[in-house]
Amino acid sequence: MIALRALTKKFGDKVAVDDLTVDIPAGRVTGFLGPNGAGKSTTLRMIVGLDRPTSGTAHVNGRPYPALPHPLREVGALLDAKAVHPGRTAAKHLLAMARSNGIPARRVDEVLAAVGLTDVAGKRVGTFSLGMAQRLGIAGALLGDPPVLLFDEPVNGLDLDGVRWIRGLMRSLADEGRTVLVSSHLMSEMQLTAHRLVIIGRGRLLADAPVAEFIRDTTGETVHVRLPEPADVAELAARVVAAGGTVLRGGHDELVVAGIAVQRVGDLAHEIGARLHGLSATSRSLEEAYLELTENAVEYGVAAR
Ligand SMILES: Nc1ncnc2c1ncn2[C@@H]1O[C@H](COP(=O)(O)OP(=O)(O)OP(=O)(O)O)[C@@H](O)[C@H]1O
Repeated sequence: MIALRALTKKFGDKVAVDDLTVDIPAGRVTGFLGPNGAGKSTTLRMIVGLDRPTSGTAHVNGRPYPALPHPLREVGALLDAKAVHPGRTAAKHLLAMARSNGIPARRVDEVLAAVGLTDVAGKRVGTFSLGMAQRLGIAGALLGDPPVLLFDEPVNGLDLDGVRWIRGLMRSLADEGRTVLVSSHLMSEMQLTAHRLVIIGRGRLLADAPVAEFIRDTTGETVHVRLPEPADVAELAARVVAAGGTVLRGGHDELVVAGIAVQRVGDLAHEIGARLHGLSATSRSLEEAYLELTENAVEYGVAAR
């Protein structure tokens, strides 16, 4: 399990991670989502001791990373797949990692097989495609058989087979009871891979929920009603709430509601004798809900118009 408490990282005036408090549980794949520049990589780097928090703590199994006696046996991480000596072979690279952490050499062959790189074990890493480098990075993360695994954008550069393989691997690692934290900026990918979502924007926590709960609470049909009489807007809003719906937005001459069918809203309007100038239903996809949640937090987003 990973525990972040008021975790904060500043680079000069720039607040990259802002007072982040969240628990990443064992036995689950947690999708760590956020737009570019949200602070995902910085958070992962603090968890594995590559960046020092400005304040707050990041604990792995109850201890900060620098206090772990055999770090690779406790946390495996794929952070930057290309951060490998290009002149070394895949096997030599893993062997060096194993030696420095007291891990038996036979683990090298095991993890190479697990990621499908046995045939290229003797090839120089500099000749690897991005997809092969990702697999090698994953082999490195698995080397110490750790209970906690971090993956920063692991599907980068992988073809569809590779992406499917990653999804299966993440799930099976979590099924074995491990803590699996996977970062991505794609909701569509996390919807397929993760059990839980932690969403950040501009370094701040925006959502922390099981995927199914997030979908239930943020997607579905919304009903837009236009009424010329403000008194009718208020009356209809009260009727909608009484009927179990939720008022998302109320204005002078419009109402946006959720959790209630469009036909029912029409009937309620009829019951109070309201004149309608418009009644329509739209459904919001998970991707739209995610974009809406993070739109105010996009750092390099293109301004609309
Ligand atoms: N070493 C650094 N020095 C200065 N600013 C940094 C440094 N590392 C990250 N930042 C800034 O901190 C913010 C968060 O960056 P980070 O890489 O953690 O975001 P991210 O969510 O991983 O984004 P991406 O999806 O683009 O990788 C960004 O504004 C980035 O420019």
